[in-house]
Amino acid sequence: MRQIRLRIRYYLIIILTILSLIMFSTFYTILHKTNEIEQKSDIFEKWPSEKNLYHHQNIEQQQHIPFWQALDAQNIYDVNYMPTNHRMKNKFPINVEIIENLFQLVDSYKLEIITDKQLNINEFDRVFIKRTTTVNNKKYSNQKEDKEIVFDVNNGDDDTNKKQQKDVDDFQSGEKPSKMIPIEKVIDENDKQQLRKYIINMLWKWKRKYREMKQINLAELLYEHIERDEPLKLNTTWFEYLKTVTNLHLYNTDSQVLKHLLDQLLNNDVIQANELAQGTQIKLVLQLSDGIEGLLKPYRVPRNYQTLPDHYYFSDIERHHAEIASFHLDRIIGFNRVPPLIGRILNITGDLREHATRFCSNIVSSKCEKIYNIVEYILSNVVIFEQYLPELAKTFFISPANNTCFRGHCSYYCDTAHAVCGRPRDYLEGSIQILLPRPPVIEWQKITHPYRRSYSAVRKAKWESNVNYCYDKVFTDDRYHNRLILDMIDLAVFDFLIGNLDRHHMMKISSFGLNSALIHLDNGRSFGRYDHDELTILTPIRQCCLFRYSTFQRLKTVYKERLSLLLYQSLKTERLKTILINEHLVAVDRRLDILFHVLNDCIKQHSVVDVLVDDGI
Ligand SMILES: Nc1ncnc2c1ncn2[C@@H]1O[C@H](COP(=O)(O)OP(=O)(O)OP(=O)(O)O)[C@@H](O)[C@H]1O
Ligand SMILES: [Mn+2]
Repeated sequence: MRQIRLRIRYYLIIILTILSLIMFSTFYTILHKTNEIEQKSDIFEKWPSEKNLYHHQNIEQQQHIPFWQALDAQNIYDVNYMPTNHRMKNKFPINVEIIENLFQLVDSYKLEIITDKQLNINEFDRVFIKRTTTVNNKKYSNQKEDKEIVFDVNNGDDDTNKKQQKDVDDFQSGEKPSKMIPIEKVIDENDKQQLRKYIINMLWKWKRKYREMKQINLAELLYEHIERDEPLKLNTTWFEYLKTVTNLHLYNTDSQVLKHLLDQLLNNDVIQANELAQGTQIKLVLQLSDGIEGLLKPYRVPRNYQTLPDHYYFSDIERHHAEIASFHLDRIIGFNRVPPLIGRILNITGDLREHATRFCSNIVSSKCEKIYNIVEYILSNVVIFEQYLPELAKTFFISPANNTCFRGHCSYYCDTAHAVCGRPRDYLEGSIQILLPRPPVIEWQKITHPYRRSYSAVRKAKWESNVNYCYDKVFTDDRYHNRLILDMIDLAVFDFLIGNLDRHHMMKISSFGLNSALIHLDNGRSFGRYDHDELTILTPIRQCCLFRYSTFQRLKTVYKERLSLLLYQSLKTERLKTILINEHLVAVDRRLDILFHVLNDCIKQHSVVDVLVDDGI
């Protein structure tokens, strides 16, 4: 008897310990998740010089609909009546003449003059090397300032040191490691000029090196792997598409291959629906027939929903229509760096619920379900198990309005109050993007964006207060002495046009080697405001004043043909209606004008040849 009592006590102690561990981890998780809710700061302060350019500060605030109300909107195109603010349209001192003069000025510089330009390499190297020295990790690992150097290399004034170190590793995974000693002396105008010439010179060298390089495509890289594991896939549209995914772009505009791929994303049956464990908001990986894998971002808010004034970019809800519009814009501009995607109407029950992943078999075993529930509860409360793949099937329910809903598992908006629901019943819109091959078969590189926002409501990022940030942190870092610097500028162009503040990382396929274009993944938080142009997105352009020549030419072409019109016509080919409301289309034109103004300022400050770089891309 005593022994039994002792045993009970023993078990009780074990159970209590487990319970307190669970409670502790739950508490820790809650704290961890809420630390972004901090006081508002002046993070969105404008540059003083822009005050004249922007008069819309005093424009009446639009009526903003809370997103939870937007989630409940029955009409998927309209939250409610949202007044169009006609007053702001003509408020911008955009000067068509300035833009036309800029075009003429650039035209007057014959491309031959630029390409024939010979820079005295030795002279720049000498000046440059005096100021900055490339050191290897080992040599400096024992020095006191080592920590600081790591900090500088990463450019991340954000997040924790641990995360920064991880990002440094991410960056270095595909390229040789390098570190720069921070410049101690205050940089003056002459230094800046030298540094600029040095960078331009490096980009010319880069061009010479890569001019003749043959493009590599994913089909080549994956052929052996697929032939060995899934030979049937070699005869699919998917494999044909992989032949067109090269180190330079993700698709060929107007090609039959792209058309077939988009058709398949639009029409193929769903075989399995799974949650993607990465990312902060709900997204599903759909296995479609013919071996296609697509990433589904579901409808969340109506087309005229605007990011709430009190919501930071990191709490903004992702929008499927923003993903769709971004792809079309990418195609029109000719970057071809957004993985192809379409908008599609799905049946929540038939396409998703019936194909959702289950841990326990369909012959419902109550024991299995019970064990699963306990395991799921424990895992979902332990932070280190972020990669744990949850069971989607269990999160479906029928709402009081009789619509089918699912909530999934993620850190933002994955609860019953913010569930994804049919509008009405089983009708669900979503964007489906081709899922590109991922590790371990294909290696990706995740680079912390040097102009990443602070992701805190109280802290500012370094680039916001340091006008020389580009010279200090980008120009002096040899990892940017190649196409990456101009790719980053291209990305700023793209993000400014779509209004995306959430570009925390830059992604590229490192299996392609160094001459690999950035891939513009994750545009769900763009097109959040049409009554506001976020000038800080242009900071890399304003501070670095470098611009890819071919991008300039492309933008000039779309400007002449009117970008909003091209976008409108392109979006009309989508199955879903009214992807962008007019206000967004107007905003895109306005932003292109502003971009040309900023470029004009750069060229005025430097010169055409010191700003526009023809790196052969
Ligand atoms: N089309 C794609 N092909 C391959 N991988 C993809 C694709 N789309 C997304 N991914 C992978 O999934 C991750 C998460 O996707 P995404 O960035 O769209 O989600 P998110 O919730 O916005 O993430 P975050 O909160 O980190 O911004 C990406 O970082 C990338 O690794
Ligand atoms: Mn994101």
